[in-house]
Amino acid sequence: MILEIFGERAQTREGVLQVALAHLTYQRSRLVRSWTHLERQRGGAGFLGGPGERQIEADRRVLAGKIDRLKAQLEEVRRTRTLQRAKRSKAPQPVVALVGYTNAGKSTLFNRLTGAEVMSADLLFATLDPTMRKVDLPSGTRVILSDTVGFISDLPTTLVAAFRATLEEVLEADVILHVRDVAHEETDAQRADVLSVLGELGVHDEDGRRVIEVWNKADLLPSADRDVLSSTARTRADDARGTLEDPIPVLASALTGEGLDTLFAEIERLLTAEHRTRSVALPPGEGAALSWLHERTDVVSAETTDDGGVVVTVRLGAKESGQFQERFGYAFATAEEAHRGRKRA
Ligand SMILES: Nc1nc2c(ncn2[C@@H]2O[C@H](COP(=O)(O)OP(=O)(O)OP(=O)(O)O)[C@@H](O)[C@H]2O)c(=O)[nH]1
Ligand SMILES: [Mg+2]
Repeated sequence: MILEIFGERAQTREGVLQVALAHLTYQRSRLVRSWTHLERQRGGAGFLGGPGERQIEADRRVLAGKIDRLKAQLEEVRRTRTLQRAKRSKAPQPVVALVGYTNAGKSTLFNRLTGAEVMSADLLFATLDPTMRKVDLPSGTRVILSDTVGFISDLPTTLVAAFRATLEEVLEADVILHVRDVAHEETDAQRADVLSVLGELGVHDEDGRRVIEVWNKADLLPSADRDVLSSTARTRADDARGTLEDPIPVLASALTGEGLDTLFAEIERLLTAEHRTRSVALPPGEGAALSWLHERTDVVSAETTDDGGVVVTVRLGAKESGQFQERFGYAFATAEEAHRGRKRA
């Protein structure tokens, strides 16, 4: 049933291929089961030769061939996408990714924040492929906002891989907006599911990404509940560390627009105040870039490389990182990547 929903709504080539692959893998698992069943009926006499078994064996080979071809196609699509992402990651803007349980209101919020018209509807998996747009925060900071596929509980194993592929954007986000339907009776269980899927995707707190929980659909809450949540959010926002486990809560409604000013302000605060340790490899003669870094960031180390360049490690916010990249054209990376880049250059 879930596969069928996916089949109907998949829009990109990758989405379509993934659905096809999941279907075939499922069929193959059923074949194996029916084969085992036949074996058992025949008292376990394991000789091949009955017409039924030969047929199953032939089916299995056809399926295996199809699966291999699909995998190769998927690999190709992914390679292209990785290339596209590599190009895009040169875009200097910080990335803000929306994640959350299916139907929580991610696309509605995305549309409201961007003025775009991504399909939002009261159905499961309205969104299947990530969508990205540039957005200027009221303060003028430009970010890239990414809408993503909704999570569900008990995701079939075959689909975990499909989800992972479509959610790779989340791994690169500077800020994650975890959108929750707080008017849903299972909102806490949904939150737990989302956190566990994020964990499976490799999104961990140590990476320095910052997390805001958007307590969405506030307009649906009875006013007493709403008052409680509103004051909880306000008190907690000041002390929250902004991690997955201890996110910054913002009570909002994507439908009425309530709370969105606060949301913008919190995003801005995280982008400016949160500092990550990043490195950049500069070739010889980039004195201006180097002094820019000294003036505006906290320089942790600067190591000269064999070719006379320098690998600078600094602590800085996503905003400064974007400004630097825009101005000088060099991208920040992990220290290891920066050193490797210098050697190859
Ligand atoms: N009352 C109310 N309804 C909302 C709010 N936000 C979203 N909705 C409704 O919730 C439904 C789901 O919204 P979507 O934005 O499609 O949800 P989504 O998280 O993108 O869902 P998937 O793409 O399936 O993961 C739609 O009917 C929206 O109109 C809100 O703040 N208040
Ligand atoms: Mg959506």
